[in-house]
Amino acid sequence: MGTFKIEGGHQLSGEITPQGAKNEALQILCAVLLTEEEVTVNNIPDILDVNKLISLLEDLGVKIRKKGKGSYTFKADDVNLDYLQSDQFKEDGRGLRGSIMLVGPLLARFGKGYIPKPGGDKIGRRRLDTHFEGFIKLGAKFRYNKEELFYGVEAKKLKGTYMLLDEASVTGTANIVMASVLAEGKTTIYNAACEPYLQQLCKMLNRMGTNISGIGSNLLVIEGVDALGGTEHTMLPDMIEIGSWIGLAAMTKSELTVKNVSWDDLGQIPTVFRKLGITIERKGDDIHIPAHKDGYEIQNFLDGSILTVADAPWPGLTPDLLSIILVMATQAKGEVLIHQKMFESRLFFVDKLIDMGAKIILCDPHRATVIGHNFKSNLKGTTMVSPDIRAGISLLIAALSAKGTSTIHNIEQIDRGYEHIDTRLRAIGAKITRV
Ligand SMILES: CC(=O)N[C@H]1[C@@H](OP(=O)(O)OP(=O)(O)OC[C@H]2O[C@@H](n3ccc(=O)[nH]c3=O)[C@H](O)[C@@H]2O)O[C@H](CO)[C@@H](O)[C@@H]1O
Ligand SMILES: C=C(OP(=O)(O)O)C(=O)O
Repeated sequence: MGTFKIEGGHQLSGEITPQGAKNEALQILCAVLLTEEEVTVNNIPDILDVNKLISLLEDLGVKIRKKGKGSYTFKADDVNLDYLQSDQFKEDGRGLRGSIMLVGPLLARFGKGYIPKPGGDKIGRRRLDTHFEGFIKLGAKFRYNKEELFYGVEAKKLKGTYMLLDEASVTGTANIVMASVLAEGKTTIYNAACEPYLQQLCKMLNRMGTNISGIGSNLLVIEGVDALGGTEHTMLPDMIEIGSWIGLAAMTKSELTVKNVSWDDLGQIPTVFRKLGITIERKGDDIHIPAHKDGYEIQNFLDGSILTVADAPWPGLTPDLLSIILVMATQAKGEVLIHQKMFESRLFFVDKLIDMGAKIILCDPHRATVIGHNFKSNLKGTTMVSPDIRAGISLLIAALSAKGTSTIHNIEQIDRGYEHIDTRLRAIGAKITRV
């Protein structure tokens, strides 16, 4: 179990270039299985989850060549399907959440897809019904081995159809889209998720030869084709990482510039931070956050009631930023209710923030009220364990702003989605070491 030691209370300054998007990368890398031709992918983040998926693809027989930093070619012209039944796959496949999206492309191209119950954050129930109900609608037979927690779908040929998803699942939609591109005829998916990750995936699939319309909406229409060709794809910057840098700048009263953020793909994110009182300046495609020397003040709703920040499927606010917004609110002037609607165990980390001196009431597993200190009282350094990726980065931000030294254990949770975070933080003046 890795550990960070952090000396808090230092102002940071400088420029940060965001990594490529983790959740997009997990979709795109699975999509390389849809063609026997070469696919080039750029701006791949060097993070644990993505590296695990690359190694799974390698074990599946995909030929992988590194071209440069974050740039790889993939050629899935000789896929080893026997690997899917191996004990090694049952072990490695559960190592990350994104591996679930291997199933759709494998089912579409080879008529069978298997996966052990995937890992990812322990942030509440993470059901897979949407994925498998979609595959079944396309004509696949489903089986589940309860002892081994091993899922399987098989079909000679998938057939396009209409489906109304039970929820707008991000990885579920990606999986079903990837299955339907090689299905016979037209597939219509209503209540589809439409995060930029999915928009990017659909654009890539169109470049590979399919015809998907409705990209960016919750109604996707996919015209299946017999075979897909190669392409080149470049990942968007990671919007969750961008939000994390904004939170860090505010909490440490630092002036930071986040480079090349792809503003038009950030949706509500800048608006929500502004409601929390953060000054966010657009400079070309960069975000500039000035040092908040006099703090930041949370706005109320128009009728004077307390602001609520809640997650929702895109174009609502992504749930992955709520922990970061929550930690930032602990030093704001004013109050906010954080409502994490999607996951039921993602707010328990507030106990640690309360230990550090933050004023938070955990109302129930989904809601926490934060009463900001307005920098009149510092958080105090402590020892903590990172429970999940976003709680981990939030505790790290708290530690960097706190008085004294903090220790964070289980930092693999942070490394899962943040590229060389300690090195990049040191480059802007943070006192952090990996021990
Ligand atoms: C690898 C990856 O891409 N992971 C992301 C993906 O996970 P993932 O695709 O696993 O998450 P889903 O979109 O399937 O669902 C997330 C949770 O929200 C609930 N739900 C979902 C849709 C809905 O309309 N109502 C609802 O309540 C689900 O029951 C589930 O508990 O999307 C999540 C939701 O943005 C993000 O937190 C994860 O970072
Ligand atoms: C929950 C997350 O990731 P995963 O779905 O991979 O667990 C996240 O990125 O915040």
